[in-house]
Amino acid sequence: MTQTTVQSLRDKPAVRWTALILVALTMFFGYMFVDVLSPLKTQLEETVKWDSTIFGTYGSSEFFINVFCGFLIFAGIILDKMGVRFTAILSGSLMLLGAIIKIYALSEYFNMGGIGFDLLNSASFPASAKLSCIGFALFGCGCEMGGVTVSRAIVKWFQGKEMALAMGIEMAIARLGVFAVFWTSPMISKHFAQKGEMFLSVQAPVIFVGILLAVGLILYIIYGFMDKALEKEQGAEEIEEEEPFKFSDLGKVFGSGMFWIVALLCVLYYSAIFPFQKYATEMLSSNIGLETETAAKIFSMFPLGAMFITPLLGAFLDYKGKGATMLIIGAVLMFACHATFAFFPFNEVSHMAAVTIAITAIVVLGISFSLVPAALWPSVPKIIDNKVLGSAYSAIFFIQNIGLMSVPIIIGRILDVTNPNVAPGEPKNYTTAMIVFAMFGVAAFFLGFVLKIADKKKGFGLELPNKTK
Ligand SMILES: NCCCC[C@H](NC(=O)[C@@H](N)CCCCN)C(=O)O
Repeated sequence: MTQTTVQSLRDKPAVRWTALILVALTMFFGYMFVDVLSPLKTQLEETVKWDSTIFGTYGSSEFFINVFCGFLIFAGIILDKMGVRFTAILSGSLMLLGAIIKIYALSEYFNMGGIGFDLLNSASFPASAKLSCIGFALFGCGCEMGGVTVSRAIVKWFQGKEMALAMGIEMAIARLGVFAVFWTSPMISKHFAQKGEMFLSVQAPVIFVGILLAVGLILYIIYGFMDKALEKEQGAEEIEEEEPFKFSDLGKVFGSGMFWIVALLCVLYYSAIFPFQKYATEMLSSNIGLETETAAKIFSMFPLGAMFITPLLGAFLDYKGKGATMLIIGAVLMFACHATFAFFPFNEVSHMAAVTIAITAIVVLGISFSLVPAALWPSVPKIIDNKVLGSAYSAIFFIQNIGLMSVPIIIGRILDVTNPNVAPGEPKNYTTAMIVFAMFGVAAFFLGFVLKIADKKKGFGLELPNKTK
């Protein structure tokens, strides 16, 4: 008698990769939205009077609710209790709501005294910035919740298969979003600035990405149907979540020493990446004397490089391992890039040499930004029980968000203090700010070592391949 084995949806490559593409595209749009105003820092200074401190506060506001209200911890609990489907749609809706508020905050109507303007306006902090912060904070709840949910979804579809490759591709698609926005945002802005539409020059790029976020929500809803089908199948097979989530499970996450090492490494490393992204365009224009559009294009090589290399390193990790070593090398490269921008005398070499060195440093940062994320996120299921994985990812994001929230404010303040007499739109001295970013690399390097030693002692297999079949 012949026995037929029924293939699970997870076992069908076309199905699991389609699921990945659906969730990753929404993150692509999300990452575009995160940095939609980053290449426009100088225009914001001129149009809506946001100085560096205001811009820094705006950059931090993405994480306000996640940190101050502990939203990310709730996000993890919601994910573990309600499942991927519900949480994905909730996160997509929050991102869209936040985007709509930010679009309104930058509109000419609002800035000319529209509804809510008088309530929010003050001399030290313009209403446009306050309302943008509110919108960005709501968006940030959705985006971070989405990030955790997507990680959980990938584990659900890919554990024991090409998990690191899948996570690598998901992050690569997100990086493509950052690359895309560093090109499209200045282009759209310039189009309206040339027509003399000053408010639209900062609002139109946000409207464009806001529309993409609406498409992202639809993709999450479509993913929901696939998730339901998988769960129905798992109902019979009981592949995961044998017991329901309990609050006491959170203790397992926070009680793990390995969790703390990974979480601290994560906050240190990412604090020198995402906040830097917000200032990189202006730093490049200031250090090298470039126009905003050219500086943004040079910086776009950073996510582009990361986009190509992250999946390759993910695949390397699946088949060869060496996760902890990758984290250490990534921290060293990050330090090298930031130290170059802090100490290299760009004004003493030819323009060509300055541009070449800047591009090289940005490419090095791109390689670093491939090594660390490719190794970090797939390491989490190796050190944390599957049942509390949603909470573990959220807890790591929560700790990381504290850094992502504080660092842009600190950098903005440093820039205003170290550039007291610099007029809006004029080049700034970025030395101190870049030294701060470089120091995060040093600290991440040491933690990488601690992680490698701890793994060697306790045998979590961080240096081992992921692929089991
Ligand atoms: N499924 C994605 C794993 C995490 C990717 C990681 N993102 C983060 O760490 C976010 N918490 C921070 C994103 C900041 C912008 N909103 C990444 O490498 O992108």
